[in-house]
Amino acid sequence: MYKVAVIKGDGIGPEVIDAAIRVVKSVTDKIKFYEFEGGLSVFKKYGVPIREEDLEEIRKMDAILFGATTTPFDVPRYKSLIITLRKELDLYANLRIIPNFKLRKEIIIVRENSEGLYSGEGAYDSNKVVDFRIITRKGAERIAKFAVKLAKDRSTFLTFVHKANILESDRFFRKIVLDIARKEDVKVREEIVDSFTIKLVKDPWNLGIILSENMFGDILSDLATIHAGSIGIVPSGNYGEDIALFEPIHGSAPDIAGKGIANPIGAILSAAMMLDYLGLDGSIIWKAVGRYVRRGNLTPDMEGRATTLEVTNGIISEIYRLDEYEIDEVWRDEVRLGRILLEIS
Ligand SMILES: O=C(O)CC[C@H](C(=O)O)[C@@H](O)C(=O)O
Ligand SMILES: [Mn+2]
Repeated sequence: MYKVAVIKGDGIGPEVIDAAIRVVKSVTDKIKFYEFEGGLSVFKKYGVPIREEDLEEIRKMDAILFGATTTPFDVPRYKSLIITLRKELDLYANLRIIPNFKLRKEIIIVRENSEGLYSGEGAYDSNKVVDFRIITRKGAERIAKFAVKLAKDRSTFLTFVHKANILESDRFFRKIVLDIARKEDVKVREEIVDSFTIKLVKDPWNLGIILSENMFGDILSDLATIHAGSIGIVPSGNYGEDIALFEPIHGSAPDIAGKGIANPIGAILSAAMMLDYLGLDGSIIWKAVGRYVRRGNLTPDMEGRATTLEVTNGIISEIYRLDEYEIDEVWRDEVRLGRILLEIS
């Protein structure tokens, strides 16, 4: 039995995680879920986004399923819950898969998840505030190895996106990435981040594995979602040495919370990535989602009129119908990616 910590969060987080858990339970009974509270409501009670005793319990779990939490700009000392979890659990690799189920293609972004401009270190006085953009040798080496392994397993290349023409930290990062890729005989295409945004918009389907620093990866992964039909269907895995956290890359969307129209697919596919990580088979869910997206009624963010419940039920029906399909109808990358993510874990 696998133990999975569930942090639903706020906004649409609880709605999409409930949907994801229903889908997981339709494909396996090998997971037991343990719910934990986190975010602003916990901060208001205890002065921290998540209690230390809960973090201790979470560290003993096999994986984490995370919904979404709202991070206000103006609450003194409040720190984002997801950033806190990434730091506390050292989840250094953020793998984001931007799928287009109609084209049967995907954009894969590896975002360094522990440092860069998200280092949280800096300096300030009443007239000047500095956020340090930190690249360490350890941080650069481990994310480069993660991305190079993914590229090698998929027989593809790396697109390393940086600003080394200006930033010393990216000059340092670049040398380490090129060195590790060379040792593994993986080709690297270099892109400077500003001009790369044009290519990501205009010609996104032959970019191999995209690797970038934390902040650049955050921005590029949202930009890439224009090719998925909605940010609402994009999953992610935050991998550390000891545990991994799976979450949709969308936010808490307070404007639609409680209306029953949130897109559950990002959370459902994040749960599929979690199954692969645990050594179960997430590809069943990828296949069912692909079939549903190609023919089903979708939520308003994808120009449909369906509710969260209708999309979830539709995907579960596709899962139960799956034995009608041969494996060769499956979008090849879905299956291989499932196995590869398994190897990463
Ligand atoms: O608002 C937050 O609490 C975190 C946002 C978070 C980020 O990495 O900046 C989100 O945008 C993401 O891409 O995971
Ligand atoms: Mn983001």
